[in-house]
Amino acid sequence: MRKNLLGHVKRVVIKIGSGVISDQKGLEEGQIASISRDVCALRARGLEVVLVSSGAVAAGRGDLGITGRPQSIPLKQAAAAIGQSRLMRAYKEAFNSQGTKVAQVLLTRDDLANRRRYLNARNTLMTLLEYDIVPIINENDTVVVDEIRFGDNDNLSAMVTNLTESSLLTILSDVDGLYDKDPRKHPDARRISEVERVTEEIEAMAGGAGSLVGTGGMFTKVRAAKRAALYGAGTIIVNGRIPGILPRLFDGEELGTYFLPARDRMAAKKHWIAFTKKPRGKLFVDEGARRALMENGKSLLPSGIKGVEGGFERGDAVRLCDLDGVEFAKGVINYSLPELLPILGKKTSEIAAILGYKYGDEVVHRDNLVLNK
Ligand SMILES: Nc1ncnc2c1ncn2[C@@H]1O[C@H](COP(=O)(O)OP(=O)(O)O)[C@@H](O)[C@H]1O
Ligand SMILES: N[C@@H](CCC(=O)OP(=O)(O)O)C(=O)O
Repeated sequence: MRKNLLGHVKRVVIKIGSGVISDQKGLEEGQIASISRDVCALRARGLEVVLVSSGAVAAGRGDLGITGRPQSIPLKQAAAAIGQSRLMRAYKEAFNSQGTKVAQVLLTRDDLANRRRYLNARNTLMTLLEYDIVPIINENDTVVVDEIRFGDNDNLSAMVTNLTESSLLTILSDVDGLYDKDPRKHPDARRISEVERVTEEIEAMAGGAGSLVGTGGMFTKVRAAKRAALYGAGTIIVNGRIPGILPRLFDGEELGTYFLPARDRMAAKKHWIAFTKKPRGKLFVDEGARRALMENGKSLLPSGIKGVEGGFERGDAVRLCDLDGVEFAKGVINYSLPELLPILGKKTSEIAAILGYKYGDEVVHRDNLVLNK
């Protein structure tokens, strides 16, 4: 069954958790060497591999005299600044010794939230793959502030799966997959081999980080799997501390937890609107407009908009809410706030007369609209 599922995969994103390549003392270079051997074995079978690796903070914090989690953002950023080059050097040595070249790509959420920069990042990654180089991606921890953070690399890896149009996300962690409860706390916990759909019940099983080096725990992995599924990619969570696990996985062994792709896949652009682009404001629409969007597949016209909140430019993402403030969709807006205010509630035939121009009848076009389900 697994063999069939993985047989069609041409490009895979592999996310490596801090707990897989580091311990209390810092980076474990032996682990990095072992994973790079596995990755080279997959490449030798013709797979294209994109890596998302954590571990910068764990690799650098020792120099600051820290053994647990850094207690402030500046300390975490300083640890990442020290550790990122150490992390990359370890990967470079491990891959180069097997004749494979690597490249470092550091991203913030802002880099992907802007469509032009998103496409730039995509071009860079595609070029690296074309030249047979393994991209190694991490969040650019040293410059991020809260508004531009991915927050955790599980989330980042789901976005990279969409960005690189990969059909599989493989998350390497320090645990054998998703269990029905945290196996560190409950010795009787049972591994779940396959998840058809991430329901609330599945989300409730997943707890927080299990070690002092991990960040999001199982919860952020399950959420990443949910996002990847909507884009049409499957996700596998396996134990990256077991040498040789990746080739075994691709041989079809039923290891870890496999999350199936959703049947009604979202196009890459809609996925980007739903999960990567950050909304800048809200539109409050009447019941007729809400129904036209939700039930009849229509675009949003100015006549149904009753109120706005926040400041936004043309091309920003906004949340669409009903008159009770309940959000039901997200979309990319064609008019900036100053342009929208005078045409609120007006007919489309009046737009050009009021503004002196128009970008189109739609305030949010159907093609740039994602409904919450
Ligand atoms: N239901 C669960 N199944 C498996 N692991 C879980 C579960 N709930 C919480 N965890 C914890 O999640 C940890 C993995 O996440 P994390 O520590 O963030 O590692 P990583 O560095 O790989 O991202 C496991 O070590 C485990 O203790
Ligand atoms: N960017 C951070 C990793 C953040 C993170 O999500 O860590 P993890 O939960 O181990 O995947 C670092 O390199 O230390």
